Amino acid sequence: MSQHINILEMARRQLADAAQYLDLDRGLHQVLATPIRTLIVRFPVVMDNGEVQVFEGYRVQHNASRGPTKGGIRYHPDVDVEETSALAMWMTWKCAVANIPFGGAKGSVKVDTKLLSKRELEKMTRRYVTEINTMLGERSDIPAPDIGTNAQVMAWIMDTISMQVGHTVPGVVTGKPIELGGSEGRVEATGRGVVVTMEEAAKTIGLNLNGAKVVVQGFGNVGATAAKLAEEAGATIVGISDAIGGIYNPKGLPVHELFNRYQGRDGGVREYKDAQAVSNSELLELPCDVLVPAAIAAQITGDNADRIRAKLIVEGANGPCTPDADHILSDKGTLVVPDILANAGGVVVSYFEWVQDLQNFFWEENEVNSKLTRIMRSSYASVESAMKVHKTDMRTAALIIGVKRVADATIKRGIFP
Ligand SMILES: NC(=O)C1=CN([C@@H]2O[C@H](COP(=O)(O)OP(=O)(O)OC[C@H]3O[C@@H](n4cnc5c(N)ncnc54)[C@H](O)[C@@H]3O)[C@@H](O)[C@H]2O)C=CC1
Ligand SMILES: O=C(O)CCC(=O)C(=O)O
Repeated sequence: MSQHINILEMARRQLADAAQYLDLDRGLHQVLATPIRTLIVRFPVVMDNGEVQVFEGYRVQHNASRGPTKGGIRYHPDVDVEETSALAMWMTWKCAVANIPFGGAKGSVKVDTKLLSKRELEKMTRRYVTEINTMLGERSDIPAPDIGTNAQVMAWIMDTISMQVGHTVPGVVTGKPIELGGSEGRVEATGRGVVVTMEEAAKTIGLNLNGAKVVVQGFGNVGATAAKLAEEAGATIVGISDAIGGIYNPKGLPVHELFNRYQGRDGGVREYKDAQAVSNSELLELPCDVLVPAAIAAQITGDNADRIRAKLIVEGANGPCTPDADHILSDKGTLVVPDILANAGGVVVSYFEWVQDLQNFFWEENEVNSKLTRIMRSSYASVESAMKVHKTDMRTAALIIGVKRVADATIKRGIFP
């Protein structure tokens, strides 16, 4: 579905919606709609069979008015520079909504990691990072994991940059292994934040999460953690999917068993047989109370939004609902907790990791989780109250807060008169 939808156009439409409420100056709107730096790199890697393969990658810094730019690195065969620019723009608003002192960036490489050996993945990562290194730095631009990357990839990134600088620079990347200056709680942070906002949103719509039926699309870092923590919060997970397809059992799925036995296997969660097999599009339309899209963008569109049965959608993924879908969902009273709020837990704990690295002083997991929960709850409360003041949907309310903070910083710095 995402191939037919221009993700950057989607991000710009969202900005335009918020700009109307802020009465944003046209010139400033243009500044905020445009990335400050875009680098496209093409680089060779000698594969295990001796052949050379040329990869294409990107790093986009959208806005640095509020601090160093921050945002993940994605490895996915369908990424392009436009989607990476949209993801960078969403990072800017996300950091501003959570009120952490970062701007937004994103990086990506067009690659299907399933086709690479571990050695090829490491060589590709080190070469990509060397090519984009002019943009990176612990005070300038700090990557983190996203689709297709993980703590091991972050470790290679830190090592590559450290070798080039001549000493260890842990603060140049977050989501690292704990042994290398990673933070307790970062692996689970995005999914944990998704569930904290799910709990808050359940209160908003008067839904008892205890016994509520939840469907999760995507069973990677974000989706699997969200499913496990939602189950711990009392919900029943009735549907789960990954890139291969989904499974459904109205009586509930054994999330921990699926995670321990089927996550990352060639056949994915479909290998679990005590459930009905469903496609990813059927999964979105299953009967449930809460839907957590936690995979890729543009999954809920003008074509299927009217068939979504959940009362509450909590966006673990970036950009899973298109603007057309937003209008349909809002009209039928479905509450959508937007990505720039719902999945901000990852970058919030990345901020904690960066602070710990700069101080060389590390916190216990309880401290990380309680600070994360506090920020997620207060961000949710601010967005909910903006929603009431401006009489908008929750995405526009979150954007009003995020865009205003970035616009104010841009004006105060004198970047824009
Ligand atoms: N990792 C993080 O800290 C953060 C991630 N996100 C967003 O969350 C989403 C998921 O990211 P991660 O869990 O980190 O990635 P991941 O690579 O760990 O997992 C992605 C999951 O989505 C599945 N998937 C891929 N294509 C799919 C498709 N077409 N249909 C259904 N499932 C599909 C994969 O099989 C896998 O289960 C992305 O949109 C990402 O940008 C947002 C904030 C932070
Ligand atoms: O943890 C981070 O710095 C960024 C995570 C990310 O890429 C995202 O929130 O989309």
